[in-house]
Amino acid sequence: MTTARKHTALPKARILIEALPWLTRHHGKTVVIKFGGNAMVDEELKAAFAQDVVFLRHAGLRPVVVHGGGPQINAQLERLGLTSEFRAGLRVTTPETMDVVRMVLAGQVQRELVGLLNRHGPFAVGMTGEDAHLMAATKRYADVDGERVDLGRVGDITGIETGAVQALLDDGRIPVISSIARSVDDDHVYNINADTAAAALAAALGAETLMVLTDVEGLYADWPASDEVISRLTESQLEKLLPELASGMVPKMEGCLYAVRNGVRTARVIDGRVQHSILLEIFTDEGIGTMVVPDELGEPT
Ligand SMILES: Nc1ncnc2c1ncn2[C@@H]1O[C@H](COP(=O)(O)OP(=O)(O)O)[C@@H](O)[C@H]1O
Ligand SMILES: CC(=O)N[C@@H](CCC(=O)OP(=O)(O)O)C(=O)O
Repeated sequence: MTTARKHTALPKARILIEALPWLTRHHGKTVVIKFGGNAMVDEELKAAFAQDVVFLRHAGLRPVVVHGGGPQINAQLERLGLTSEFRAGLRVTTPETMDVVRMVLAGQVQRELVGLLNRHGPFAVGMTGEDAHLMAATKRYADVDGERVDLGRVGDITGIETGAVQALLDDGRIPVISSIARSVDDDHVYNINADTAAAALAAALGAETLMVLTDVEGLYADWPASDEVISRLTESQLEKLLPELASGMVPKMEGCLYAVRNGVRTARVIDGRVQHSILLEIFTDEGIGTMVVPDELGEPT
C-alpha cells in the first residue's frame, strides 16, 4: 500500500522539482501577465488562468495582471446598438464609446477576474490606471498610410506611478489592472490598448518577465501563409520584423520590444487557449510560445 502510494507520488514530486530552477530564479520577482480578450471567453480557461496566477503568488513571485476585453466591449456596444471601428489596431473611441469601454473593463471584466482569483484567498485587488495616478496619458493619433488619424479618446501613456501597485504587492496582493488612464490634457480618461499598458507597466515595475496571453500559439514567422511559430528572437531581430506585422500582433510585439528595451528580462507571447499555459511556460525549458530577449542575451541557441 505504502509502496503503491509512493509510486504514484514520485512522478509528481519529480515534476515539482523540475520547476525548481525557474522558481528559484524568479523568487521575489515581479511578473506582469496580460490576459487578452480573445483568450478570455472560455470559462474553464479563465478558471485555470486564475489558478496559475495564484500558484505563482504562492511560489513566491509577485504577479500583476493587466487585462484586455476587446470582444466583451464589442458585445456591449452591439447590445447598445453602437458601432466602433479599429484604425491601426486601435479602437476609435468617441466619448460615448469611452463610457462603455470603462464600464465593461472596470465593471465587468476586471470584476470577474478579481472574483476568480479570490476564490483561492484574499489576493486580488482591482484597479484601473486612473487609481492613485497609476497611468497618465495624452491624446494619441494613429498614422495610417502616412495620414494622421484622430482616434478620439485613445491615449498614449506619458507617465506611470507604481506606488499603489508596489504597496499591494508588498502586502501579498495580486493587482488586477484595467487599461484606462487619467488624462493630463483634460478632466476625462483615455482608452489604452491593454498590451501597450501591460508592457509600460512591466517596464515601470522593473518586472522580470512580461507574459502576453493571446489566441494564437505565438508569433508566426510568415502569417497567415504559415503557422510556424518563432520560439525566440532578440530585440534587434524583432525590430526588423515589426513593419511586416499586422493587426493585433502589432501592439503585442511593440510592447514586448518596449519591455525588453526598458529593463524587462524576457517578454513572451503565449497561447492563452491552452489550459494552464502560464505553468506550461514555466515547466518547459524554452517555453511554448515566442520569447523576446534583449540583444545581450544573444542569438537563439
Ligand atoms: N505574425 C502573426 N502571428 C500571429 N498572429 C498574428 C500575426 N499577425 C497578425 N496576427 C493576428 O493577431 C491576433 C492576436 O491579436 P488580438 O486579436 O488583438 O489578441 P488579444 O485579444 O489576445 O489581444 C491573432 O489572432 C492573429 O489573427
Ligand atoms: C485603444 C484600444 O483599442 N483599446 C482596447 C482596450 C481593450 C483591449 O486592449 O483588449 P484586448 O487585449 O482584448 O484586445 C479596446 O478598446 O478594445
